[in-house]
Amino acid sequence: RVSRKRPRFPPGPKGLPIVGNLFGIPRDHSWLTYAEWGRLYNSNIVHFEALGQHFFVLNDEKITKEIFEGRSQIYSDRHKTVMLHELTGWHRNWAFTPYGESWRQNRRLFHQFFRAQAIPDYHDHMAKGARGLVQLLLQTPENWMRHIRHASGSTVLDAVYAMDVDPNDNERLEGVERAVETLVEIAEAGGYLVDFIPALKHIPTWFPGAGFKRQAMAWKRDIDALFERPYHEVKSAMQRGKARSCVTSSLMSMFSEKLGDPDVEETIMGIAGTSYAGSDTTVFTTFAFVQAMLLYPNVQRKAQEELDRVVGRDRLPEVADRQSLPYVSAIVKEILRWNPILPAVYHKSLADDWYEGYFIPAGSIVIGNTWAVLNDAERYPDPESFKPERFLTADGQLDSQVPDPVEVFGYGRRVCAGRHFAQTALFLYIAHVLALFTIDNPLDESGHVIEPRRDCLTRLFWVPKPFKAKFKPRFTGVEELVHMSSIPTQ
Ligand code: HEM
Repeated sequence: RVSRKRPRFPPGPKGLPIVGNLFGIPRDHSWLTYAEWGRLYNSNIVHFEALGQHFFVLNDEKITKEIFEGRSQIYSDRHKTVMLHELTGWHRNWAFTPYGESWRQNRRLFHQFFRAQAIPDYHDHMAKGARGLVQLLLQTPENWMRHIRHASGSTVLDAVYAMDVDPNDNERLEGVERAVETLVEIAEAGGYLVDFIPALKHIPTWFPGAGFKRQAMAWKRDIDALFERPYHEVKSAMQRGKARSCVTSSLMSMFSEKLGDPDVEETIMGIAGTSYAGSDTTVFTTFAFVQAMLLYPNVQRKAQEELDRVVGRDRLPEVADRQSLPYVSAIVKEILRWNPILPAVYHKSLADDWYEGYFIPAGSIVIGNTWAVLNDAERYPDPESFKPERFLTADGQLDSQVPDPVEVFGYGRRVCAGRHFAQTALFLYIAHVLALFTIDNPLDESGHVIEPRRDCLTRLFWVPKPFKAKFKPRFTGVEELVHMSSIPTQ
C-alpha cells in the first residue's frame, strides 16, 4: 500500500498528461517566471515536469543552502546531453562534467591554480590587462565593448598560456566569442531531438533532418580551436625551451613524465581551456558595470571622489588599494548582485531524496534561482536599485553584517572555481576605468540623452544588450599617466 502511494511533489504549475509542462516551460528570462511561481504557490520550492523529467526550483537563500550545501553529495551532478557532451567538443570544458572521479580530479587541479591564495600570482597579469584597457579607451573610446573583451581575454591568455594578444589582432578573442556563442545557442535551443533519441547521432550528415549534425560539426571547429590551439603553442614553446611560466607550462611540468599520454594532454587542455572560456562572464559583468554607471551617475561620482582621495592622480590603482577603497569594492559586490550573469543555475540530483515531506527523485534538474535570492527584499531592501551603499556601514566601511552576493557564483561543490580570479580582475578593471574616465550617456541627433535600457541579449543569461557609452578622460594628465605607468613584466 505504501509503495503505491503517489509521491508528494512541491506545488507548481500542473501540466498535460505525458508531456507535462513541456509547452509551459519558461523560455524567456525563466528566473522571473520561477520567482513568480514561488509567489503564486506561496512556496520557496516549486515543481514542474516535462516529458517525465522533473524540475525543482529553489527560490530563496535558506533552501539553496540546505539543498546544495547541506546535501551536496546528492545535488552536485550536471545534466549530460548528446549535443553538448558528444557532438560539439564541449565535453572538454570540465564545468559540464557530470559529478564523479573525472570532475573531482579536474576540480582539484584547477583549484591549485585558482584558489584564493594563488591569485596574487596573477596580479601583474591583471594590472597589465587593466592598463591595456584604459590605453585602448583613450585611443578609440567608441569601441569600449571590444576593449573590455580584449582586457579580460588577454589577462586570462597571459596567465594561462603566457600569451600576449595584440589589440589589433582580435582573431583569437573573436574565436572564443564564437565558441561561447555556441553555448548560448545550444542552451537556448532548449534541447535537441538527438538528446532525447541518442541513436540519431549515428545518422549520416547528408541525411535529411541531420541539420543538427552539420551545425554541431561547424561549431566543433571553433570549440576545438579554443582548447587545442593555445595548448599546442605552449607545448611547442616548451619543446624549444622558450615557454614563459604560466598555468599550462606548470601543468606540463607537473605531468612531464606522462606528457605523450593522450589522457594527460586532454586533462591539461581541459583545465586551461575551461578557464579561458570562463573569462567571458567577467566581460559581461564589466558591460553591466558600464550600464550601472550610466544609470547611476551619483555612484560614479562618489567612487571617483574615493579614488582621488586614496589613489590620487599620479598613479594607477593597484590590488593593494582594495582595502582602502570600500566604495569601489562595494560597487563590485553590487554589480554582481544587480546583474547576475547566470541568474538560474542548474544542477542534477543523483539519488532519491525527501525535503520537508516532498519527494525529489534521482535525476531531477534542481534550479537555484540566483536572481530571486539576490533580489530578496529582506536581504537587500529596494533590490531593483543599484546601491553600493547597502554593503557599507554608516561610516563608509564594508559592513560584515550584509551578506555578500556569493550566490552569483553558484552553489555547493559546483561553486564557480574561478570566483577569486574574477573578483580581483573586476575590481582592477573597474577601479582603472573610474579613476581615469567619466562614463556618460551619448546624445541622439536632437541632443537628447540616450539612456541604456536594461535589456538582455539572450534568453537564458543576463547579458546586457549592446548599448552606447561615452568615455571622457577625467583630467588633463590622463594620457601621460597611462603612458608613464610601467607594464608589469613576469
Ligand atoms: C563574474 C564572473 C563569473 C561569474 C558570475 C561566474 C559564475 C559561475 C557560476 C554561476 C557557475 C556555476 C556554479 C554552479 O553550478 O553552482 C560557475 C562555474 C564555474 N566557473 Fe565561473 N563565473 C565567473 C568567472 C569565472 C572565471 C574568470 C573562471 C575561470 C578562471 C570561472 C571558472 C568556472 C568553472 C571552472 C566553473 C565550473 C565549476 C564546477 O562545475 O565544479 N568562472 N561560474
